[in-house]
Amino acid sequence: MERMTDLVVSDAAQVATPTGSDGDNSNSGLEIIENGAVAIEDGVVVAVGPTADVTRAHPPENATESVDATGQTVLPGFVDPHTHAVFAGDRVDEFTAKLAGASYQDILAEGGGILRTVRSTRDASRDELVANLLENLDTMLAHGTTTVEVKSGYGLDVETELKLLEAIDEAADRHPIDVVPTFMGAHAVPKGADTEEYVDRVIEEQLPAVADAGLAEFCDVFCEAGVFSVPQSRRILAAGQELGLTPKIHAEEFERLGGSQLAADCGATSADHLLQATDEDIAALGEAGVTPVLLPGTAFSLGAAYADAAAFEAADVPVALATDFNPNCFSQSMESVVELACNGMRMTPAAAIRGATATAARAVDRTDGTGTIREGAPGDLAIATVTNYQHIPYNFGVSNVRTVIKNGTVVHRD
Ligand SMILES: N=CN[C@@H](CCC(=O)O)C(=O)O
Ligand SMILES: [Zn+2]
Repeated sequence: MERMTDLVVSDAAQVATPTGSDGDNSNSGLEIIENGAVAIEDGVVVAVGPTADVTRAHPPENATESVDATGQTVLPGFVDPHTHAVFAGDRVDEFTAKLAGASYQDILAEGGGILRTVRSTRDASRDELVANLLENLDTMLAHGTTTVEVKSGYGLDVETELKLLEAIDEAADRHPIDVVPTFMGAHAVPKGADTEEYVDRVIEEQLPAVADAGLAEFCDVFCEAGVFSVPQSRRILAAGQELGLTPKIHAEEFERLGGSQLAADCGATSADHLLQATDEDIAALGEAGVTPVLLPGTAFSLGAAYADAAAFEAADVPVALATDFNPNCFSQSMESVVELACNGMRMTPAAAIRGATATAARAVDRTDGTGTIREGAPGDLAIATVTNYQHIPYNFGVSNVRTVIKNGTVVHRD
């Protein structure tokens, strides 16, 4: 019997979706359906397959809305599992200084970098932060992102960390993108503070206030030489866990400190950056089921060597990809990340798209099919004006996504 469908996308040159079931950690690629279609009801995918089959059960003319995707490729909406997208101020001059030879750590040690964004963020009103974040979410959506993780961490005191998490909460309510909130009071040591004393403040003041407000799902730490040591990071993540916040960690970015092993020990959902990760680190993450998140935009912006994606592939540990959008890595686009993953880290287009969708969903504990197009998954789609998914990284530097669907509703159209 014909049913009334909310949305039918039909006649796509390709529907490309990661294979595998919930929790599947396999390194397999994408399933490609030529001349494909997707039907969505009540926000959820109810059919995916060849257009002839899907439209027989779900005729587009009977649907509330239909999208003719002739000549286009349908992907799951991108999942961006690592951003610092809520802040105030501008650091474009640091971009130019870095091109002239200044290092990220030198700028931070002189009170710039994160600490400079902390000053402007403390001065900003909550409304200003909400407006900034909504603008960034709009740009992400236009490039196909339908789920994003956003960290606090430019407050470094109770009042401002709560202001940031409230801003994330309000922006999430007002925007179609699903926003996953992370508390990151341990993003830097405030100027003039003693690190151990600051760790105590994160644990005794910030974490209880954040948990009380119920505004964060994850707790993240910048485990790095000159920032938070492994024992300090361990204390913070354990305290967060006690309060119901799941650990994430910035690990092995500039120096190999042991953040990967810590992530494995504490059952973190993800370990991110990993530019200096060794085979031992990769094995520890794989064995513990921690999802590695690679951030090629950060290496690109820093002029640093990329993470060794081939070593993760060789160890059969699938990687997620993220923008790391922040004032030091200023791109909101997961399309760009897929391009950099291929052209910079030499990942295949299939592995990069899987990393930006299904594996990225694992990096934020989304196990409801987010990042895939299959029956029962959220109806989140990014439709690109290319006839083959491989054209997305091949045709780098341009935006290929034209239509974005969130929970079965068209929320962006170019
Ligand atoms: N490394 C720490 N945090 C960010 C940078 C934040 C900033 O520079 O403002 C990152 O993940 O790259
Ligand atoms: Zn980060």
